[in-house]
Amino acid sequence: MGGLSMDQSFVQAPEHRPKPTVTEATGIPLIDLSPLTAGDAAAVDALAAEIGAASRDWGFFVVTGHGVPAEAVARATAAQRAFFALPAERKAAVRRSEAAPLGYYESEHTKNVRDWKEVFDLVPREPPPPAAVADGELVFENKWPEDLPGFREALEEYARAMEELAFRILELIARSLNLRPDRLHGFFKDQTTFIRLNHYPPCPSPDLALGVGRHKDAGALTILYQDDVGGLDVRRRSDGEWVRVKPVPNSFIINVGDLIQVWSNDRYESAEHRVSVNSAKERFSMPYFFNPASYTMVEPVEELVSEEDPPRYDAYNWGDFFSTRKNSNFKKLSVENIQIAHFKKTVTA
Ligand SMILES: O=C(O)CCC(=O)C(=O)O
Ligand SMILES: [Fe+2]
Repeated sequence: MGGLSMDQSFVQAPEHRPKPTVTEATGIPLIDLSPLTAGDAAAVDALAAEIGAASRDWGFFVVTGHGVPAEAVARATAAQRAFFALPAERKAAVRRSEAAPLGYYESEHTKNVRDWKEVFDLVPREPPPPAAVADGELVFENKWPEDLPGFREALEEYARAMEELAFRILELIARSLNLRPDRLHGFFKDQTTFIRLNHYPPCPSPDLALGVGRHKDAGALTILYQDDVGGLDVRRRSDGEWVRVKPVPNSFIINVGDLIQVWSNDRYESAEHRVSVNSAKERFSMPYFFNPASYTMVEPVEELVSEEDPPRYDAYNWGDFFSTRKNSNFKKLSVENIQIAHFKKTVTA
């Protein structure tokens, strides 16, 4: 199934293997966004406060009443299933390469261990192609599979719905930090957002492998669709325990990424998460990674720093960070991959 066969490259170190039973998370905030449509100012303030608390305490929350049409989600997930059901050679025809990193891939590594999954990456907005490709320059052109009717249209429709939702959540996050509602919008003018289709085939050794190894999402926000199988685990901040995020119909999981952690000067924290697999059922998920322009210099926003609360990070370039991280996902390297902790200022007492 899915063409993966279990070997040593998938085996997690003993301390990172999932326990046979993972506790189902209770207390992950479930937030109804429908007050946004009604537009009542007090209700929107209350919503922002709720999102602020969730971003601070969990870095993860689930939204309902989000306004994304159920038909758009249904068309996108049907397209996803149709793609992964294609024969291996048709998927290989749109395989990603080091220079052209979009499309199909079945050998991603997280922290140097291979993930039990296959993926398809696409960008909602293709940057203009470079006039001449310099050595080492990446080409972000979508690779659409041939003869898969409706695939491209379904994903383009889904991408538009996700962008609308992403800006709404970004605005609520800005409000929750007492910033101007559109304070963070400018970073997304030439965004590097991408959508990933994930397929986790049944795994013969779910006790040894993971669908995605433990990690934090590097971008601003992740909006994740998951099917009803379950497998996403979050490390609970209160006690460090891994807990399973229960699938909720017609919802999306919102994941605060590293960029919001830095912009907020650690008021909010991106949560560590991973994907467990199982031997009986395949699982599908679809994250939308909302990422800023590659030229963005990432640092705590000036309204959130002061003499008493100085910036906790040195500025870093998003494009450089992201391509370094991507490179480490592409193959097994012998070094630790790049993390925002590397830009954390050392506090001198
Ligand atoms: O499949 C999932 O539920 C989450 C996947 C994920 O964390 C990722 O692709 O970054
Ligand atoms: Fe993730």
